[in-house]
Amino acid sequence: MTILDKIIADKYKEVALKKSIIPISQLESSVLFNRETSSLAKALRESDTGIIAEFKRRSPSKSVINQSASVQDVAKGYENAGVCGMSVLTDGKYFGGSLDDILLARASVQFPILRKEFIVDEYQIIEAKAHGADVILLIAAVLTRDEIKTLSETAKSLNLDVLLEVHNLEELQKSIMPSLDMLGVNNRNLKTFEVSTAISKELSTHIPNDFVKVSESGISSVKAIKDLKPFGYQGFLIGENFMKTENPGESALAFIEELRS
Ligand SMILES: O=P(O)(O)OC[C@@H](O)[C@@H](O)c1c[nH]c2ccccc12
Repeated sequence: MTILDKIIADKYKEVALKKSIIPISQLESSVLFNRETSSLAKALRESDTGIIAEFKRRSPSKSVINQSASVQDVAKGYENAGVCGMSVLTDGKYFGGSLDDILLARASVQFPILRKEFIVDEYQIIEAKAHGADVILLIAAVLTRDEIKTLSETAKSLNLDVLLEVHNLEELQKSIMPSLDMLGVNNRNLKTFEVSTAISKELSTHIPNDFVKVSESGISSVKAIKDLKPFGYQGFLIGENFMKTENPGESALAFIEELRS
């Protein structure tokens, strides 16, 4: 059993439990559920940098990254740095996050917020919207084509953007459909934790141009971004490189200044 299998098995249990405690009707009646969302895909297309900065306290591959940073401070720091949007990990058991982190980020900033979660059920998409998210992540490695279709269509009907994540050609080919906005190539193999941006380069030519291309994980230098841009990437998801520092917002600002220079 890989770590990903364990996370997914736990996720099905967690969702079943949550469904029995908070009904969908309650989520749908929250104030944030009816707010107007903003598009990350659009922000990336219009940006000269394409940085999506992540809030991540810990991960199964790195254990503790940053236990002391406050999500509001980091969100404001990222906003001040000029990022296109923010990814917020909401898995508790493996990443130390929660839906409250999205609520707090939402109260602090205006830019698009991505709910970074292992989504296996449309309930989690409704939760995402009810807590102020604008974008959801779907991971091809853990979903069938039919599931990707149903979940992405649910998200689109709620005006949420969809980022579909792949790690190989097979996952990419099974996933292409019009209800996706962005295609993300995860440079980290979620089964082995190996990281290489070579996979983003390899898969880029197989991604149709109607999707915004995003390269995710293991990006720790401006050079890595400059190398990926010629392959058509317009979005770059960066977590640890900012979160491992004492002031993630300032680190993002310095990074973006270097990228623009
Ligand atoms: O911290 P990094 O290496 O910059 O990676 C960020 C992000 O891409 C990574 O956290 C991530 C990408 N896909 C995921 C799926 C689930 C959990 C986490 C992830």
